[in-house]
Amino acid sequence: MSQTSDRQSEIAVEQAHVDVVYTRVDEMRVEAEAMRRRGDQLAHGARNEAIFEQAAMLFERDVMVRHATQILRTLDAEHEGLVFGRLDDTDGETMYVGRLGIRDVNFDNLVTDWRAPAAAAFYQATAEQPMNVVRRRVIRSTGQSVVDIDDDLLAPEKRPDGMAVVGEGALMASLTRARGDRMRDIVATIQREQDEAIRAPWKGVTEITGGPGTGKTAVALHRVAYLLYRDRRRMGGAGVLVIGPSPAFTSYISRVLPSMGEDTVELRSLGEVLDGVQAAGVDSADVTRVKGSLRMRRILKRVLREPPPDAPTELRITFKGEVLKLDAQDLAKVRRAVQGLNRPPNQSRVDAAEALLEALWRKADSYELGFDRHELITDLGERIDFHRFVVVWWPILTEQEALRLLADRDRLRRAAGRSLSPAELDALVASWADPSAGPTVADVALLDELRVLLGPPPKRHRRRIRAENPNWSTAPRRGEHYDEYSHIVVDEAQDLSPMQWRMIGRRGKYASWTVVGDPVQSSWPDPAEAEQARVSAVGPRAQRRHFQLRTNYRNSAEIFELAAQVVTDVSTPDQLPHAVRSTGVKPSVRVIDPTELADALRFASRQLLDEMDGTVGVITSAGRLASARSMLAEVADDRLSVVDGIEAKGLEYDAVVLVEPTELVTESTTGPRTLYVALTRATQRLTVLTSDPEWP
Ligand SMILES: Nc1ncnc2c1ncn2[C@@H]1O[C@H](COP(=O)(O)OP(=O)(O)OP(=O)(O)O)[C@@H](O)[C@H]1O
Repeated sequence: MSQTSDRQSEIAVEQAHVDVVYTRVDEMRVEAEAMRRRGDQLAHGARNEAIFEQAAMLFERDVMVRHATQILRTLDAEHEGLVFGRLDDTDGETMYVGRLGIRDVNFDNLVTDWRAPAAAAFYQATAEQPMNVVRRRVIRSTGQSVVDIDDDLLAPEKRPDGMAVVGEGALMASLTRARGDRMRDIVATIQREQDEAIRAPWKGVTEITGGPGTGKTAVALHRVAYLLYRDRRRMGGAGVLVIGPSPAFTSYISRVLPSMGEDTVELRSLGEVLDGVQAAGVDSADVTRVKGSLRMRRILKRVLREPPPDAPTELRITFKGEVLKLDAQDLAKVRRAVQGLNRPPNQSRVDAAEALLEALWRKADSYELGFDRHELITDLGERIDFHRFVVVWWPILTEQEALRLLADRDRLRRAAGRSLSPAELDALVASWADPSAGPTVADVALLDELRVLLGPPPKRHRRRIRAENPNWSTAPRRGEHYDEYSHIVVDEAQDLSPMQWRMIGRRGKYASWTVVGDPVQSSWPDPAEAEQARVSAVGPRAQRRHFQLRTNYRNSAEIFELAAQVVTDVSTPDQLPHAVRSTGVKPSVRVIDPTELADALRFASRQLLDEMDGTVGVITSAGRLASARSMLAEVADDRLSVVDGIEAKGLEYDAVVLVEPTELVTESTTGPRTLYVALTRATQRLTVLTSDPEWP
């Protein structure tokens, strides 16, 4: 038989099984809907009111409705391409693998969930270690229709007569397909080295490293789906948090987990980790570096020890016709004494009031006026003028208000001592000069540190805080339970500053971790300091396991060859992955006159949009981003995005236009690493526009 007719008849075989599965799914949907209706009737039927009083009944109703709703939701989410794999083993048995486990009415398996132990062979069997598998088949569908199949023959010597083997390889077919604006799941083509990381035990810290495009993000997300499936009670209870570098990144990966039926996982970018704050703006590399360093911890602590800017320097109050006075020195002494109690300032106002009253009593006593201590303290403590004084002298601060204190150069200099150079001081103050600008991503870790240093404000102050921060209620919220996630995934972990590790560490006191990154792509200049912060964030004694991914599935070999050249001095050979796919098209490096950049950029972008089906990314230095955007304003196309080298982290496009690559190196504090990130974003085509005739 020819390959084509083989393929058609094998597609027909698989379609027949897929039809049986969808018929069963329809039955399950009808059953689940009936179950939900029964549950609802239990809740609303007037006749059942009396029975319904019983707690057991209530419980049963809740379980019924929740269970039915969950089944329906999962069936809807997993509808497309539900069955994607088939294994034929040496005993002649067949197993179908899919997004869900489905059994027929006799409880026989129609499809095995990809996360079940039995399905592991689908990903782990190789020609060297076939694990009893003769043929592995990937089934590609659109809706409920099988459109293609791809086979791997793993044990040719065991192939029975008549077993067809068709296709050119599902992985290659998947890698060459045009990308959309969102990442897709890879359940059908997970590779063995990836599968090992996905199925690693949940405990402790699982570290996944690998070069660009090795599937680290994809693996981390599939690992979350796997852990939730295997141990939903442990993982789902307190929740799973996935942290990525930017909102563009979290939006890019946002469909992967829901497409696997998991819609309870929180995705947050680094600027959104703190409840009530949504920051996306970034500081210059120099400022980011200072704000992220551990020096800031001490500086923030010391800033809070100083009196607030408009704190009165004298307390004057009359008692029985006598004026009692605490001068600046007395007040400083009282402040130090309260701080000596080591309670967070927002929780110490009562201590401050008591210490002031005590100081006033001592003053009166030293004048030998013969007052009664109890009477003096009670009387003054109830006086409105005393309360007014306390409110301004010891204000309850939000973390935003506390951060604003740092914009005062003198205050910051006093708090910093010698830990900041004059240039660093100026740069920090300038970054906070515009109070309406809102926090940057690096500020969020400082705000979180301040939140902890300040302590929670007393309840009655929270209403004021909410009124003054309208975003408070719209941003994602987790309430008080910061430290209760069951599992935290940190993506692009190589870029986290020590202060960001502290912020995330607070949320994972009892969590297990998946930490994903590539040191060669790092934009953080002090890896040793960050490593130390990371170890204390995840717990120094946590069990650790490490997986290194070595195959680059994103870039064509031609593109990666160029990218690898720029990091030869800052990487070791084993840190650079192997790109498996060749397109035969080399990157196009065009030397241009700077005055012609706008035309060259429009031309290159239009050309790639015309020639490619998928997405086109234009990547520039941060300094050139705004001008590149305006140059491209007339090339309106949904498939085109313009980002800088840092924003490009973790993203991917079918084609990339890289503008003035040397600017990405000079702008970055980590030299060529940001350029390496930019050069490794394209799957198919790369055009570089440079005014440097020597580049690369
Ligand atoms: N087994 C696979 N099957 C199909 N596609 C895959 C596979 N592994 C990775 N990919 C694809 O390769 C691309 C790169 O994956 P991913 O973004 O997870 O890599 P990464 O290691 O996180 O890259 P970077 O470090 O550059 O951010 C994605 O489009 C992903 O879907």
